[in-house]
Amino acid sequence: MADPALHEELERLRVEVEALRLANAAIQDQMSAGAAGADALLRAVERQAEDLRAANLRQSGQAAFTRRVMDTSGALMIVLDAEGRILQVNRRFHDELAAAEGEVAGRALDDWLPPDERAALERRLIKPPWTVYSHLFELMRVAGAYEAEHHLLGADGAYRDYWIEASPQTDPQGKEEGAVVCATDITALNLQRDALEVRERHLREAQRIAQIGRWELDLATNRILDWSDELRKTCELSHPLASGRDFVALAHPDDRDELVRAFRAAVKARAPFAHACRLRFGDGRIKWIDLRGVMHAHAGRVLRVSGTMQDITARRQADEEISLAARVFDNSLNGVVITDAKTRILRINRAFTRILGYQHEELVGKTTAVLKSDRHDATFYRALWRELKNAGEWQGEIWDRRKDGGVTPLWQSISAVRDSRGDVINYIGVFYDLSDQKRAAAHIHHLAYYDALTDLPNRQSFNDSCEQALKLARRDRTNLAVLFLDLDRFKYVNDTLGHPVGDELLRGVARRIKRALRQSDIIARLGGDEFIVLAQGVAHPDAAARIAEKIIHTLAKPFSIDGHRLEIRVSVGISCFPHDGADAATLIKNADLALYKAKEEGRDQFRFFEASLMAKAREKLFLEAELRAALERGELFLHYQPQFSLADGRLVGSEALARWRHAERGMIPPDKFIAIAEECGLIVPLGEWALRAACRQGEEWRRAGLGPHRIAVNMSGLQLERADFVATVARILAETGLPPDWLELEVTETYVMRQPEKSARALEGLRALGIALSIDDFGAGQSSLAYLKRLPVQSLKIDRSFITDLPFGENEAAITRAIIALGHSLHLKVLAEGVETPAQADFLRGLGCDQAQGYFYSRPVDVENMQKILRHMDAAPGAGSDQTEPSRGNDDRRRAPRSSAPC
Ligand SMILES: Nc1nc2c(ncn2[C@@H]2O[C@H](COP(=O)(O)O[C@H]3[C@@H](O)[C@H](n4cnc5c(=O)[nH]c(N)nc54)O[C@@H]3COP(=O)(O)O)[C@@H](O)[C@H]2O)c(=O)[nH]1
Repeated sequence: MADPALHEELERLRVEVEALRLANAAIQDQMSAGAAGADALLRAVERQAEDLRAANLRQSGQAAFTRRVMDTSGALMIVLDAEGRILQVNRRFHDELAAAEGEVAGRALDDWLPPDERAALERRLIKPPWTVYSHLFELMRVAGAYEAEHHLLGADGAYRDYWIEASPQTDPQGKEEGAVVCATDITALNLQRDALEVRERHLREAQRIAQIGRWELDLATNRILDWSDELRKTCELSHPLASGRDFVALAHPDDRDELVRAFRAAVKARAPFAHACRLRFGDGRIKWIDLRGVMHAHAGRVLRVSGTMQDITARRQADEEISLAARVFDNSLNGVVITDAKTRILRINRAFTRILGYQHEELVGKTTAVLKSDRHDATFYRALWRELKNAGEWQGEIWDRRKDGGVTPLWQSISAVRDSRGDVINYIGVFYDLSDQKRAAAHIHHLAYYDALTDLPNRQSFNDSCEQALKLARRDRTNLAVLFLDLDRFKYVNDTLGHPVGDELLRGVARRIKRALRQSDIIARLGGDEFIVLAQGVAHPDAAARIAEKIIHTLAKPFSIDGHRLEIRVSVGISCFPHDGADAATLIKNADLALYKAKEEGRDQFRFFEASLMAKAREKLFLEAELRAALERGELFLHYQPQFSLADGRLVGSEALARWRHAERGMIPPDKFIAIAEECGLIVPLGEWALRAACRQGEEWRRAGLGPHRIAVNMSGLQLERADFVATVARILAETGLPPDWLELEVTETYVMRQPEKSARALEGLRALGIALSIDDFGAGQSSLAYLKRLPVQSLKIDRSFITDLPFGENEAAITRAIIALGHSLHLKVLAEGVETPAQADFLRGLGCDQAQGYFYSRPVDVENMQKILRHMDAAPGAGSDQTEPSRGNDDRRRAPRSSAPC
């Protein structure tokens, strides 16, 4: 029974009614005992009636009181009769349940139960032999006291949850009278309970997912009071842990002290405990856990600590990965920018700031459009976005604007980042600065296309420009002129004053030519002392001639370099488009041929290309190819020109001179083929051939007893420059067996003075072999006396050009005299070449010249004739000995006729 006051009141009423019933029964007994007591009986009856009325009055007062008590109850109150029919209900019953006033009495409470519940009740009852009016009441009756949850149909037509308590009622004799039922609406409570259960379930689920477990530790005993399943899983244990010490043993040895220290500090401070440490398992695996705890204290003493433990290994790894990614992001040498789908900048890294100058705060929220430079048009950006949308990425060169307003070339890769639905959520741009590469490329381009010394375009660059200009000229039907320039005597400056002066002179020349020409003209340096000019819009060859004159004129003014006053001249060859060639190569080649002609004809002037130059060039090419073949075909042979002592007419030697008899063209003069051989380098094999042939011949004569006789062989500068030349000469001497003092090598004065150091070294080597050395064509070059003194030579050959005008040419006579005096002062023999007349011979003898060679004595002759001369001279009586004379092999010395008669 839910309401004890009501129960007590009902009990009291029942006792009162029972007392009345017993009094009534006593009256009945007295009445039946006799009439004697009728008055007494009547009075008694009246008294009883009076008592009964009073009792009824009290009872109806009590009933009203009971109703009031019932109505004040917060629960539904139902009074059932012995059949389970409703006798009385309180007001709340009408308020809450679907029941109109007056319709309730006599009904069973089952009427308000949902059908399924009613059926369930019915199933629970063992069918009694009597008619069951209310199954719910029957259950109450059977149970004695009944408590259960049921659903009752509410006034709003919906079932609500009720907690029903029923107490069966019996009269004092124990007869069943019915029951009093109290039903409390627990719908809200149930909802709260359900919500709580859901919350608990969620909490459990969350703990499972978050791998959080609960623990509790009793500090006094160090016993673990609570150790949840989740903890067992985290610690990979099959049983709960017993003590705090057991737990510490699970921690990584390196972390244990720190864990204990942190725990004790929290307990001491009665502060929440939070600590992360590692667990180490038997197989070496590590797990990171996060421990948290709260202190439970009593009377200022912490008794228990309860808390959680969470496996944070994954989070820790993720944190580490994130931190790694952040470090990579920040420390990347590449600039990185991350935007949202609308290209609004979310993040930039340090390299971005370094490359483009913007700070993070300056760009966040702005779109990447702020970085756009005017280097690209709309088409470029459209193509970029098209590719980014289609392929999800784009990469290429892009110029972005820096914070300082400048632009920077970048190599950029942009990728679209999509979410699980495939929508773009971010763009990531990664780039590096191309400025250095561009600078390097520009530098390399400059090196490849510009001359390092003068900074003028080089040959390659000139060719390209020339082709471009030709295209335009073809299209516009205009003329062009190519002017090929070569500085006269530049080599001399270089060799005598050194390369720094030569370099400065070239720079000065470049500046002057540039200044003399129009901006539209292209001037390039081809190398050495060669320059080339492309003049555009040259309507007439006269205009090209004026340009050439301008250049000649501007370079004619002396240069002042490093304290030297330098006067140089320039020769210019001109070719014109379209007349002299249709392409750059032809125009350049023809201008070169014209230059050659200008030089040939006296230098310091210009010449136009003529078709005949081409014929000459072809002839040169032909001869070059033929000469190469001639060496192999054996078309070359030697002639010998005798050399005599002027003092006594003795034959002292002969000069070996190369001759070429071409199978078709007959004899080709040495003047022609030696120059070609020098130009194309064939002079080296040709020279070696001549040396071998001369040595072989000399040895033959020596063996034949014709001599002593020194054979002079011409040596080209190119031969002398070869590192193996001395060894080659030594080998040839060894091969042929000719004694070295039978051989003389001639090198021109021009070469010796041009390459003083190189030639000195080579000449020393040759001299060391015991070979005689002479300087050919002396007087034509510009010898330095100081240098001449140091050369290991034994004789000078006066250039033929001075002898020709003797004895009457005053200058020539003076020079010849000076050369002879110079030679003698250096203890050198002096030989005059090109002696054609007896007057010349006599004059030279008068000057003290030692030896002579020339047509007056003999032209160069073939071997047979030379042998005849040798034999003839051998037979003739000799004159005095000559210190430069070759050894005989015995003491017998032959004398030549003293007279200067020609052979
Ligand atoms: N490096 C080599 N050079 C050689 C070789 N063979 C020849 N040469 C050089 O060729 C140039 C022309 O030579 P060549 O036509 O043989 O002329 C020589 C003589 O014939 C000529 N000469 C001699 N005497 C007279 C004369 O009285 N009058 C006159 N008009 N010419 C004369 O002089 C040339 C010899 O000159 P040089 O050598 O300077 O003594 C010539 O430069 C040869 O050197 C070779 O194998 N290698």
